[in-house]
Amino acid sequence: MIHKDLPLTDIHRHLDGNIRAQTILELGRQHNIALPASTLDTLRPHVQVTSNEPDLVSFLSKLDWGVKVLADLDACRRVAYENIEDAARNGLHYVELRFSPGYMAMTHSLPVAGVVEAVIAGVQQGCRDFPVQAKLIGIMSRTFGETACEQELNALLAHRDGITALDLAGDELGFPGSLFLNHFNRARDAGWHITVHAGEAAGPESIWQAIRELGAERIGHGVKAVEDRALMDFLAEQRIGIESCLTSNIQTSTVPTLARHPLKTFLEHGVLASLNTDDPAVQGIDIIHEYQVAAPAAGLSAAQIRQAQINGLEIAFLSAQEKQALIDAVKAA
Ligand SMILES: O=c1[nH]cnc2c1ncn2[C@@H]1O[C@H](CO)[C@@H](O)[C@H]1O
Ligand SMILES: [Zn+2]
Repeated sequence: MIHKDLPLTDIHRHLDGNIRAQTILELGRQHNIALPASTLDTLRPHVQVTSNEPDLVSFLSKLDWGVKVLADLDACRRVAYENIEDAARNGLHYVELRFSPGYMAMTHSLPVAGVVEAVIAGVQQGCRDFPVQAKLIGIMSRTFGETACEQELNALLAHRDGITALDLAGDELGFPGSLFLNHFNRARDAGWHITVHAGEAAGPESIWQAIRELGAERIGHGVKAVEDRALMDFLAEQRIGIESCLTSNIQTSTVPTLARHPLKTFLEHGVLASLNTDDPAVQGIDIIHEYQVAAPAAGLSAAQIRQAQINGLEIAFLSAQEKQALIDAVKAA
């Protein structure tokens, strides 16, 4: 259940993994892009997970049609705007949207910095039109290698004031964090926060690496931390946040069943773990489902779900004043 007296946040949500199937259809028509199907029902299996995928990389291919229809910067602005509309419709008070500008730019060779600018503009317009606050996290898609990530980073840095944090996502096994030391040094020099997808496909050493070498203050997924007692202690003591995405971890076969998901163990251990979606349109879920269906199925008690909701705001990339303002606004509503 969602506690209505507390702000509801989603701090791990890929904007480019959350493009409406209807929008894919419309953009495909508008730009004469041949899609694998021409109706919403027949398109759905191509753009949405219908049964669990064997591994992370197979899951990630489900995001591809969403970015293939981004034929111009206006399309990028549109999907960013719709993400804010959807977040508000889901009752979120605050959302951190992350996106990979190089991945969005790739199919139609869009200018990468132009994509960053368009996404910022779409989100800003959305926040004027709908009652939700948002911040943006730039992603480097590790799947395309160090040089492509450097170009993504350059494009993000060209609009550094519109970006709050840097993340690394994609194929964790094929492209370990050790390839990206320079990238993260530059991000920290820019004054950005750091969060890294780690311990999803790879083991606990990937989480240690993200914290010690990349400067991660939060970890995306971090599922494999549960295998390393010293790491669990370290996460709790250092207040390093975990962005859990329950359904995503089942669909990527990272965890076999919700009942065996480590989120409950994280919370019992005092780790600041939170509930989030990941790629809601691709997964066919929303934040309400994660609180009302997935979290109880993962064995969380009502008190633990409440704690996860509190943690989401606690570890958000917001100042103490901004967090308090959100708490006050929810209380006053
Ligand atoms: O669950 C995930 N784990 C790792 N990478 C992901 C996940 N979901 C999406 N992306 C990656 O994020 C970028 C788009 O924002 C793409 O690189 C996509 O593959
Ligand atoms: Zn993710």
